[in-house]
Amino acid sequence: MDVNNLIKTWKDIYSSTNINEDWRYNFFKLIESSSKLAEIDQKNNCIFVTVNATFEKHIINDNFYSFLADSTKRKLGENYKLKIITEQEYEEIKEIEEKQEKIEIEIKSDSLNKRFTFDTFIVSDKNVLLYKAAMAIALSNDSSNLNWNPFFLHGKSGLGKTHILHSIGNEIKKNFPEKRIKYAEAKDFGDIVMRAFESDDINKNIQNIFNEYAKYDCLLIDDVQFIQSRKKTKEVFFNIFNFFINNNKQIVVTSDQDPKELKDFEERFITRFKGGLTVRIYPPDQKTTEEILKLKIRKNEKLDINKFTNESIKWIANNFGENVRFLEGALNRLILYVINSKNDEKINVNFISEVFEDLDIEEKSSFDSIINLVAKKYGINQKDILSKSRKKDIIIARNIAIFLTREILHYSLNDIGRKFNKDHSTIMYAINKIDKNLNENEEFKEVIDDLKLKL
Ligand SMILES: Nc1ncnc2c1ncn2[C@@H]1O[C@H](COP(=O)(O)OP(=O)(O)OP(=O)(O)O)[C@@H](O)[C@H]1O
Repeated sequence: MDVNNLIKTWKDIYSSTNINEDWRYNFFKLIESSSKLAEIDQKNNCIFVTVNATFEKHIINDNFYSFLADSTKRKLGENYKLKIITEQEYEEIKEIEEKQEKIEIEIKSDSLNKRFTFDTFIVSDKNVLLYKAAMAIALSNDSSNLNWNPFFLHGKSGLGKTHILHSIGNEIKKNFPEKRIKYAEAKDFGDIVMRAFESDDINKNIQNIFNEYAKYDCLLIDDVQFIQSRKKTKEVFFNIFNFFINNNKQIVVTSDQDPKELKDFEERFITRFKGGLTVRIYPPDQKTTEEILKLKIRKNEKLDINKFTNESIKWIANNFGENVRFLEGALNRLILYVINSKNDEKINVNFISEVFEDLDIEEKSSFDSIINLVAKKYGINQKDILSKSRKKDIIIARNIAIFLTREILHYSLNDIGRKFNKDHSTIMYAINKIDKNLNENEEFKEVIDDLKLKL
């Protein structure tokens, strides 16, 4: 419900109370100056009215609560409850709800990214074995058949380890829908363990984590190097890892280094990591990079592969090919220029070199332009979007900015987290929230479409 409707509903409620004539003047004065309807919670049949100060809350609750509660029931239905609290209390309630929702999202979701599949991975000659092994693991119904457990994949950043990990998960899901798969970034796993150790009942919560993971048939752990210096996390991980191996459940692990170079993992980890199949992922060669680039161009509705000259493809592959993430970043920047170019303009080397004339400035401006646009739209400060403020309108604007950063710039969840100074699950929560709103609210969808057009 938008702000105007909330204002109107609250006015309808307090105007139709059966309040005594002697009190009416003071009642209206107080209610109109201090209270506002913050939310109609249809799921829990409850409305939240907030006031700024605690004394206002007491005066209203002590003197007028029953009148307002009766009027609320008349207006919204017999089962509706009224809660009059301070704005700060309301924010605290929402924060707790948000945390609970985040845990539920994390537990329920397999976290697989459908975008990453084997058929969108271009295989260079040097990565053929890796690709075949990953595919064989995904197609095998029983991990003991292959004995490649764990499958340990290592290589430099941005070369496709995460892509392969999700591809394995998506392929298993396609062929064996009954299997339960879990993708987790090691760092996030570490955060969950840390929260359990900070809780009141450590043993119970650690056991819960173990039980939750033990339910899965296949576990995909990304960037394991991030937990090598986290003692408690490693202990919990060790138990889960052993459980998977001992029960012939497939586990796949990625890292930016070969197991033997992971110095902060004790020997017992290294021997276990190397107990299955260890494969390195290599950077794409020039030909593969060009193929990856062409695939990404074809998949992007704003780009037309026919407008690209061979030389421009080579130019981009040459300059950004050492890391596929750089290549994707380059394409994102290119899109900004292409949508502003003439329809029939060829994307040749001249065009391209102009686009990449001043790399750093351009990268900054595209993220900044999202923050700037959203701040303007919601009439708030750009600084607020990147702040820790829990004010409702700022949270909405921040969630939209996070969503647009993902949609427009295609940043990974971790990269967005770094930009907004938030953890991975908060970013996932924000994106889910906006996605849900987009599906449920046509008006909201128009607002987002309009913002996208302006970017
Ligand atoms: N061979 C490839 N074919 C198609 N896309 C690729 C290929 N290699 C990488 N990519 C794409 O590059 C991007 C970065 O890849 P990915 O996130 O899998 O890298 P990574 O090795 O896991 O990096 P990091 O260690 O930083 O997590 C992804 O969007 C992925 O789809």
